[in-house]
Amino acid sequence: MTVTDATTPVSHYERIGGASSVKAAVELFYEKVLADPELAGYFTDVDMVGQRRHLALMLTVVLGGPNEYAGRGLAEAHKPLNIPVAHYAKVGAHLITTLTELGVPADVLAHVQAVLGEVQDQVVTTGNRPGV
Ligand code: HEM
Repeated sequence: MTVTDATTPVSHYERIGGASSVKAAVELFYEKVLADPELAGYFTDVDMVGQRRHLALMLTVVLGGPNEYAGRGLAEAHKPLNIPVAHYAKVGAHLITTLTELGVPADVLAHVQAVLGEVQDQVVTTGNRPGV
């Protein structure tokens, strides 16, 4: 044990098993999203290989892992899609279900849930659809 080991808190990213765990989570997450008839249509013309890579890198940052994300900002990527809050909630629920199924600890889940709340405004578009 070094001084660094003793004083540096272990990130959520390391605790859940690092890159391979994040990759597994992203695979399972998009399986759920693409199997959801309300959400699948958003991804019809999307390159899912690049999409999985981007989300994995972003989830890595959210979990306190190394920051290698070089994609677009959340608002830039999502505002043109006119995503209503109901669809945002469904995507968030698929992510939390995925992480729960993979055995991610409750405090990490709570952190991800909090981040989902914080970034909602960057992803969701309100006021431009009746009833949304
Ligand atoms: C906190 C929630 C979300 C996160 C962290 C997230 C993350 C990402 C990331 C990292 C990208 C790639 C950006 C790029 O290519 O530069 C992306 C693109 C995309 N996201 Fe999300 N996303 C979220 C919510 C949603 C929701 C709710 C939907 C749909 C209901 C959605 C649909 C899409 C689609 C269709 C693209 C591809 C856009 C394109 O290629 O033009 N995302 N998202």
